[in-house]
Amino acid sequence: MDKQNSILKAESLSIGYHKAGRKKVVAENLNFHLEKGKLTCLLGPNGVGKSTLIKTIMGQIPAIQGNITLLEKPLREYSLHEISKKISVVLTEKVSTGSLTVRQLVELGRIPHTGWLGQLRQQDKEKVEKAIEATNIQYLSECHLSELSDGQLQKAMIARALAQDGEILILDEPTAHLDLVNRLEIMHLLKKLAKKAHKAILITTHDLEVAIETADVFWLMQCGIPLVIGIPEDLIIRNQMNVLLPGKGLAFDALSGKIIQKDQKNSVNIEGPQIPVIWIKAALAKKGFSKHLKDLHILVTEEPFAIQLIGNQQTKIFYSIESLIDFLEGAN
Ligand SMILES: Nc1ncnc2c1ncn2[C@@H]1O[C@H](COP(=O)(O)OP(=O)(O)OP(=O)(O)O)[C@@H](O)[C@H]1O
Repeated sequence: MDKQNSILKAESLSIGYHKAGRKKVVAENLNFHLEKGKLTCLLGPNGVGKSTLIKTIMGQIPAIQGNITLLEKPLREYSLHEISKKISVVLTEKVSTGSLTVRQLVELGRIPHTGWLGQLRQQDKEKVEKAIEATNIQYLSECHLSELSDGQLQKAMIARALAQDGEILILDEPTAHLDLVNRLEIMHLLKKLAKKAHKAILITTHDLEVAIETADVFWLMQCGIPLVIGIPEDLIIRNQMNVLLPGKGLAFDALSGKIIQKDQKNSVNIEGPQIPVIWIKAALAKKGFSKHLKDLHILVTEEPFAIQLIGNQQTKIFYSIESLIDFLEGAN
């Protein structure tokens, strides 16, 4: 942790709701720092409390216990208006103002600085232009929001948050509803903004694979345990990604970076070049063969590509994974 870049800090934080005079604690004893220049991904199962944590950081709901400090000052001493100058937020709800142009949406980001009826000053206009530029949506600036694809709209929402010019950007599931290319593009954009604009960016996501590829820091949230915090690669080699998957018959496979069924952990003996070995294992696991092939040995060669299935009595050769699978299905 780089203390110089730490902008928001929580100690022994309990979060939750007050209802009819009673406390509902969603998560407790949370300790974390949010750092400028880094893309931090908060991951955890549905209902574990990610949105509740975000609402608490935004000052929308009070902490049940413990402290949050923003720029060394307790969060509770800030007004919501002051917080909105420091923390910009993009939530998952779709904007209902489809008649606005992209530029008008981005200009709304300046409201904490100008007020609802406030005229944009030159410096506000410059921030709006910079935000549009940083998100590469100049070509969309005069389009109406109703004309945008989900990926373009998400970029416009990020531009609005950037124009708000807070030091912290929080996005709730920014890649939900997007295809793989757009998910990667949005995450790489956020990573670039964290670094170039020196923002502390915190996102919630269920998109583990894309998050592994792009995040600087993971916060893994699971019921009843402290937040697990670290760079994704450290958490993977320490086997800590599995805190996301307790007792569901699922496990994180460090070799492929994917979640697999525990009983599909490959015991099949496959030798050969790394890439075909990984994908033959994946195909066998998907078909549920892994357990039944303990007595077999598979040897893979390249150029020409061939899979040799070496049994006790005989060896068979296949020239595609599909033909190997077809044979095994027929033999079962
Ligand atoms: N306004 C509220 N009042 C009382 N309880 C709430 C309120 N909002 C959410 N909860 C409860 O708090 C718990 C955590 O919900 P939260 O929405 O923070 O989870 P989450 O991790 O964001 O889930 P998801 O991944 O599905 O978005 C849940 O049990 C939920 O029912």
